[in-house]
Amino acid sequence: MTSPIPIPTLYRATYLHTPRNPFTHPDALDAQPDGGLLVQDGVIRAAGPFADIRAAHPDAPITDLRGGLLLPGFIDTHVHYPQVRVIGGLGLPLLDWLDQCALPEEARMADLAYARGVARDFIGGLIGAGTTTALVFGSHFAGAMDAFFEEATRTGLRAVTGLVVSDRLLRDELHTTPQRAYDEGRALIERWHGAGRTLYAVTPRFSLSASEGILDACAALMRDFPGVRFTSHVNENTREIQTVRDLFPGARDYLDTYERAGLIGRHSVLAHNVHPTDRELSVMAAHRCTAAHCPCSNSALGSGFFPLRRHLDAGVHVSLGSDVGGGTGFSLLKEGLQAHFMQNLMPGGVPLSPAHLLYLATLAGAEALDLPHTGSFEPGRAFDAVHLNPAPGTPLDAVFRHAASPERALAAAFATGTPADVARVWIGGDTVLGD
Ligand SMILES: O=c1[nH]c(=O)c2nc[nH]c2[nH]1
Ligand SMILES: [Zn+2]
Repeated sequence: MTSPIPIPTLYRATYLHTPRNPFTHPDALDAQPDGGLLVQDGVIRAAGPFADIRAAHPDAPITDLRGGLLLPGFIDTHVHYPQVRVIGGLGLPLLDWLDQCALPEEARMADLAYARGVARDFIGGLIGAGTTTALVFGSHFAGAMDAFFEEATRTGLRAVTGLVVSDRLLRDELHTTPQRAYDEGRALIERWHGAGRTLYAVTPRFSLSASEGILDACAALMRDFPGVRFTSHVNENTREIQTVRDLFPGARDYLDTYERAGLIGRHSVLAHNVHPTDRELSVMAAHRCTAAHCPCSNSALGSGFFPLRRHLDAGVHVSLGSDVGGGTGFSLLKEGLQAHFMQNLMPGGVPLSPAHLLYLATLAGAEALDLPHTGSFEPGRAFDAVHLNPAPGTPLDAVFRHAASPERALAAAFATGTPADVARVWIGGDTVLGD
């Protein structure tokens, strides 16, 4: 028996997306004031002016989303699952914040019932902010990772994540051994990598808390399971960098601690990179690895100004991360605004247009994670989308109703949009928030 052909839906909306990279293509933004997206079986089959799509598909049922803005779902490339309940520990630099805020909470993830509750809070926060794909920094506990993957599967989130491993300088409960890191990582990969919408990311916390032995165990997983992703932190805070230098006297720099282990490549995403050397930037570019820029976290922890210009000049790919809980919330609209502010304020900063912000929050993440079926509304991609539809009477609603162009409305969405404006979210055509 053949299965019935799914009925397509035609979404009518003001939509914007960046099918190209605006840092290299001046006309990267595609804005449709009255657009149509034909979606069948979770995949975009046609996109363009509503009248054209309607003429070609006169019988498709219409879902009318006019009045707000329809954007590709946001892609958060750095966000910590165990930290959702400690957002807001303001006023401390990185290493003190880890000691006093993050790590005590991360130790609680040993309790599976607690971890399940955190997984629900965390994924609810992501989807509520319009995020449809995330590279998630996991927990140090394998049971908590199973709980996360189960919740991601239940909700339909696209998640790339893995067990966080460390064997020094955190606290005893969070330490493991190279052999256990390998064995637990392998079991999780076999259960979850490529299962539904989940992929695995090998995740040493940072070189400060990782011996060469544990980095080698990570590299063994990468070798044994091609296609898994790699993520960690790099060059976030000057005290952290000095400590890494002391711990790895033979390494050329921070990046080299990962590079020597064979962990840097196309599928590597390194968070922060606020204080890189020129050598590190050129190695990152040569390997086509990504820097995940986390502007709210960099501001809250006082880590510094992200040298976007130097990354672009060196040819390093850059995406965006909320870095909850060092960051201040899940909204990539807020991260885009903070990136804009910081580039405005720093000498030699890059002026960021609404197109740049949208790209950083969407397609840049798809490129970082090598997920070419996500990140824009081009036909052939999954219908992962967020409908921003502010409540009547709010300032954003007023701007939307009077905006001179979709691009101006987009700028206002970054300037003042919050999760309260997220009316509906789809992943692979499935509604995961709203109705
Ligand atoms: O912003 C950060 N958050 C963390 O949890 C962390 N761990 C190591 N380095 C880190 N940086
Ligand atoms: Zn982080």
